[in-house]
Amino acid sequence: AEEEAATETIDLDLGSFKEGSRTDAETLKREEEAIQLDGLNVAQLKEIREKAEKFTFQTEVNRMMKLIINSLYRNKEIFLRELISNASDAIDKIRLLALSNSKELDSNPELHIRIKADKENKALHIMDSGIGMTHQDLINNLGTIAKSGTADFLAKMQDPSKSEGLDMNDMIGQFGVGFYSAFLVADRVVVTTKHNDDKQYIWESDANSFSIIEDPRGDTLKRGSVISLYLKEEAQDFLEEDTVRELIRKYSQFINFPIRMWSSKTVEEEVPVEEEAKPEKSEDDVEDEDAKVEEAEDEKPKTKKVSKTTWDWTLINDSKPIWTRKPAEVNEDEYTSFYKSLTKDSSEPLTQTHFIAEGEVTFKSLLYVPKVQPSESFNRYGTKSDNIKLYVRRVFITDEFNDMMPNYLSFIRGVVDSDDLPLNVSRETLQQHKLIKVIKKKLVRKVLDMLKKIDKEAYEKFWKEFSTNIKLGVMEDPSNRSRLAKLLRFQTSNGKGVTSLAEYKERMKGKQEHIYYIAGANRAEVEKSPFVERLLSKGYEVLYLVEAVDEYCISALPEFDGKKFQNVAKEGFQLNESEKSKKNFESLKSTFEPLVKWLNDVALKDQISKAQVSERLSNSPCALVAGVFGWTGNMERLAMSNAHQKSDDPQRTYYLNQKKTLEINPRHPLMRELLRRVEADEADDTAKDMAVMMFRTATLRSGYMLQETSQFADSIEQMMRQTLGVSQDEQVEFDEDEEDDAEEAATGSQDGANGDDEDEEQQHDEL
Ligand SMILES: Nc1ncnc2c1ncn2[C@@H]1O[C@H](COP(=O)(O)OP(=O)(O)OP(=O)(O)O)[C@@H](O)[C@H]1O
Repeated sequence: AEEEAATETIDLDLGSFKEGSRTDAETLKREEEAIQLDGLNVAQLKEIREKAEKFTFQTEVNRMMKLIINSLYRNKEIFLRELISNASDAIDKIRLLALSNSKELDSNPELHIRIKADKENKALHIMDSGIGMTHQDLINNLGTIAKSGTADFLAKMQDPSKSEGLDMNDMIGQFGVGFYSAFLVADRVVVTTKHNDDKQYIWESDANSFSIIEDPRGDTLKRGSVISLYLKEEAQDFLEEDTVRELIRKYSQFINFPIRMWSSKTVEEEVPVEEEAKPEKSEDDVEDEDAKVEEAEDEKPKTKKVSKTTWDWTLINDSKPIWTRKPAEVNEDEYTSFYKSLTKDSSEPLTQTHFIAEGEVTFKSLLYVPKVQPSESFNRYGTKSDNIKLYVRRVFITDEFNDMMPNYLSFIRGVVDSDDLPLNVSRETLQQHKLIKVIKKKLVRKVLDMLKKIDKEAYEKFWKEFSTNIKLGVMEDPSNRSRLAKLLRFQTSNGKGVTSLAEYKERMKGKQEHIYYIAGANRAEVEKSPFVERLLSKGYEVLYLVEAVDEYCISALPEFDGKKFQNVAKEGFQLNESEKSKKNFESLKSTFEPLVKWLNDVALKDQISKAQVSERLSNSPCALVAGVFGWTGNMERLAMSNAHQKSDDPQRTYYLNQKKTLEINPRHPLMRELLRRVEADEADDTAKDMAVMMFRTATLRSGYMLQETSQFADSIEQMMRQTLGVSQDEQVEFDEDEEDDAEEAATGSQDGANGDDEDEEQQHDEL
């Protein structure tokens, strides 16, 4: 029965705003009266003002108004979009309330927005039959900014160093300038409003302070609000019918309620000749008439055409929601305009998908990919936690179900509308509804489908903006992992651009079993890495993972289209080579066994987990390789730069202290020489020193951090002395002066107060 009741309400409700439906004369008249605020004579107005409660704006409001006025003065016209959007929100709210209590609508069943320019008083009125505002609402909503992050946003916008390079309009537009944009065009704003739970009030402000008073005329609105803008001298253009009409068409054509404008129409009407009032005739008229009489001597017309000007509320927008139309009947321009009005984004979308999903649940949806990602820091601002608007049977329900899209697709904007969801349940219950889960799942599939279909050129742009989102998706959404994998692009040793995994796979060598990749800070680094040397020289392709998230992303991907991934900086690497080279390798392994053993047991016992002969090196003498589950140099670098990870985090300490495998290149002359020396004398000190040196250079070359930097520098210095023929014992010379200075400083610090301070400072540093 509940379901039925809800449907009934809705039918009634939708019926009331069918296109062309007319407002009954009485409602029109009532609202007409309400907007004649200037009908109050000067004395009355003065009295009202004197009696009214005075308020000051919250500091943020003042700053916000200043910011809006200073940065948007070239785009004044957006005020109308903002006020119409507020009006539409207010109607959405009352309609939502009416779902659980249809009586809420009784006070004023008509759901619409109306706009009237009053040239005489230089005022523009925007009226809605929405929820209205109570006395408390007026104070809270039009005196403060509740939006979280406002203070941060304002500070950022007012700090030139932080706002440099940002598009002010886009920033403010997306943050939402809202109601206060009224002051772009008006020096006085009056809000008359009636909420079902309170009396009718008048709110008035000159942008410096505001006042509120109960409307002495009583309840003339029944329900809703009128925003009256008393226009500034330079904004008088907004009194022109054509200007206003164009603005509504430009910014508000997709508002889902009828927007009507008080406009004049001149019509030609046939009136009986007899009834025509006879004005005094000029000579010309007399001549004209003579001519006509000659023309139609026989049939003298009984009626005559006169032009008559009539005033009426004309419908400006087509309030049929765009997503309910057939996709084939909506053109690109309409999709773009709808996107702009939905998002307040000034550029067009990258692409969109419009579909009707059928099956377990039927719903219509229109989803967009924006051209650019709002910058990370900016994402924190604004209250809109979700970019998907949910409608049930064309009634707006919410855009605050935080999870209509998974996190990684939070950039998707759009609407979803289903007839299968219940209307008369709380949002919390609805959010838990099983069909919502089905819808969410389908939405993700549709988005991934849409992304797959983007053409190559546009996809490059998409990838530039949203690559991190897709990579996070691979990590966070196992059920769509393989779909997401198809969207990945990476740099590659095969040419300058990026490649998809499918393209890589196509180019794989006959016997190649793995997709090879290496991760690092940038292309130049990975290209030169010891790990790719041999692969590249043998003509294998290697993916270059140079973004922070890449290595994590690929680690989350067990395989692509049957091919496993191989990190070439980790253990487990094998080249699938011919029998001959395999044999060759085996013989090298046994030749180098003494060296490997010596490295393991003597020279690098404390530094490495093990040494082994390498298959992957070509030009470098040796390299450090991470265990299958260990950290590569790249992972280590990322972990160190991750501010969230504490330096004493046990997991981090564990990974950082994990010893790695040292791979040696059996073809490298340095290694051959080392082998020769070790075979001759296991206790050779120079060989030991050189082994440590090689370990340290390998650490660096393999992208790891060196723990013992000063010892490393010392040993390099020793080698420099050797090369230049300077004795290891020769001491550094000091000037006599310097020696004196040093002595003075030493004595000074022993007894002076300064010395104590210095000590303390040093201690602080250590802490
Ligand atoms: N015509 C109206 N009817 C009822 N309430 C309104 C109306 N206009 C504004 N309000 C109330 O005033 C509040 C502040 O409006 P404002 O436009 O500044 O911000 P917003 O609409 O919440 O945010 P945004 O403009 O970013 O969407 C609204 O949230 C709403 O509660």
